[in-house]
Amino acid sequence: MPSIFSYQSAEVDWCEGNFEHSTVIAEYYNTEWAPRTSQASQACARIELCSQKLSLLLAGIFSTYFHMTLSYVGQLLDELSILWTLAVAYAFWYPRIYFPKCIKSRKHFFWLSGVTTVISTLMSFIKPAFNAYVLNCIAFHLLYLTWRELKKCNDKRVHRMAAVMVVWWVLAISSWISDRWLCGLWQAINFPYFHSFWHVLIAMSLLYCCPLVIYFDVTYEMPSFKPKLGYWPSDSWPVVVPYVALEEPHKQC
Ligand SMILES: CCCCCCCC/C=C\CCCCCCCC(=O)N[C@@H](CO)[C@H](O)/C=C/CCCCCCCCCCCCC
Ligand SMILES: [Ca+2]
Ligand SMILES: [Zn+2]
Repeated sequence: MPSIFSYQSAEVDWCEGNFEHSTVIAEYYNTEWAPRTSQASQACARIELCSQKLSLLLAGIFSTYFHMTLSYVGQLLDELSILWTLAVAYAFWYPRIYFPKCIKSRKHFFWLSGVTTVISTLMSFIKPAFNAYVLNCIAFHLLYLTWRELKKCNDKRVHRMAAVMVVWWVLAISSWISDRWLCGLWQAINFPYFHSFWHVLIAMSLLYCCPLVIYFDVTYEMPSFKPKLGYWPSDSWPVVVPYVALEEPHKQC
């Protein structure tokens, strides 16, 4: 019986051919691009930002290990690190106004997120190949929340950043699905690399998602600050890094 650590013991195998470019790396291009996800993270100035940065870093490392080995353990680590990254984001930044009625404080919501994530972690061993679909569905909830927030917001910069985030995400999820479902077609034309595109495109989407999450959080939790979305080095450059800046309104006296 093969060990859960052995090469190709995972339940899924992505479209890219295995061991075509190296004898130790199963999927060369997917392994190459997997760590890019971690680069979407932000400055580590507060405990919540540090934990998010750490969990994204782990997601990048485990994803690299998964594509390198295609092992069962690699697959589970990859999926569980995404689950816990999402859990950290929800626990810290889920707006209070959307809390279920029975939850009275952020501390209670923390517990709810923790218990739900522990149960989901245990359930994820049942059918690991199914987990990735469930994780992708969480993005639909993030889209719904974004839409609810945009309805209340008149700032054109926020609408623009959300639109760009959604475009990157649509491209990302299309690449992920086409690698999963249309592999025969991509192999026939000798271009089985759509999963590696997913890694880059989801990182781009997260790059726009992070400032937006902080923007909405500051609006709710630090009302004395006025958050402003911007692009480095300048709005008009073709290649930019989105950011959020906090301005404290001048006190009257
Ligand atoms: C201030 C910062 C707030 C940030 C909040 C964002 C929280 C992001 C949480 C997790 C993102 C991790 C996604 C990285 C995935 C990398 C690993 C990977 O690609 N694994 C694949 C196999 O290699 C696996 O098949 C993928 C499974 C599905 C993952 C689904 C992730 C959903 C992430 C949602 C991103 C939101 C972007 C905006 C959507 C509107
Ligand atoms: Ca493969
Ligand atoms: Zn991957």
